[in-house]
Amino acid sequence: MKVITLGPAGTYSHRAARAVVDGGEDPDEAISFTESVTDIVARVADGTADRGVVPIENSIEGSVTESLDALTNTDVAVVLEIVTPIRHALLAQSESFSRVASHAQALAQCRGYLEANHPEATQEAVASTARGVEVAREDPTVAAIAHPDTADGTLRVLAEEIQDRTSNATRFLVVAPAEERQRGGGKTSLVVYPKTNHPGLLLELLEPFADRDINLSRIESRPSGERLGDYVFHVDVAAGLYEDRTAEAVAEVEAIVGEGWVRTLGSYDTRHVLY
Ligand SMILES: O=C(O)C(=O)Cc1ccccc1
Repeated sequence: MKVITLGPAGTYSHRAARAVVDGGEDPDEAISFTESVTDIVARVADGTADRGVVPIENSIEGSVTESLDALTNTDVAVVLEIVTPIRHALLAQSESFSRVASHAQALAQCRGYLEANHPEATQEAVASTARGVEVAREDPTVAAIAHPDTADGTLRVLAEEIQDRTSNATRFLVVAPAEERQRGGGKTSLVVYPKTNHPGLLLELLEPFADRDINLSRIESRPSGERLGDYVFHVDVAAGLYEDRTAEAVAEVEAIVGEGWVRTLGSYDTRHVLY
């Protein structure tokens, strides 16, 4: 199984991706990297990889919007959700650094810590936490925020558990080719583009689920890119497509959107991974 995720090696996504590799396989052989989540989804869609692992949502910072948009624009399936706690460390060659480089989400998750402890340091968003580690390894004026295991002979852990809340969890989605879309699983994800707007539209789109006692676990709107105020909705429900009620609710939503579209990403289960 070829798995692609956010690199370079050592990212939180990489740690989540290890949970996807088959027991008999060497994770180092199976996992490859790219530095954009859009590219991860594209590589699964074009068959370069069998699975892609992308961060989708964090309990402190919210959505990884680039991942949501990639799922809107590319025809893939979601086959598993991985939920994992995130513990950030500050790593540098020494205490004397003037810049902190990390993934934008990691910088945001540690905003309070950085303001309180390193107010003079400038912040630089890079492609991933592990990219920040590579920058810090080359440049003594740079510190990185990343998993503490990315420390080595060059980089020291200066502080641990620096996220602003102790419960910092991230959801990752495992994407697969569209043909592998599943009906089994406890959750289902849809992307809905109504392409129209009138009073009560959102209510109408959600009623098919409420009417069947299906719990909505998440709704997120993203700009459609067509015009200001026009949205795509990412809807997650706590029910599988194998259940008649879910299939019926989705069919009803499809009928409501008329001119728009519904992308059914599929049903899947959740795996909690500690690392
Ligand atoms: O940059 C990484 O390590 C990622 O996998 C993205 C990310 C960043 C911060 C928290 C969770 C995931």
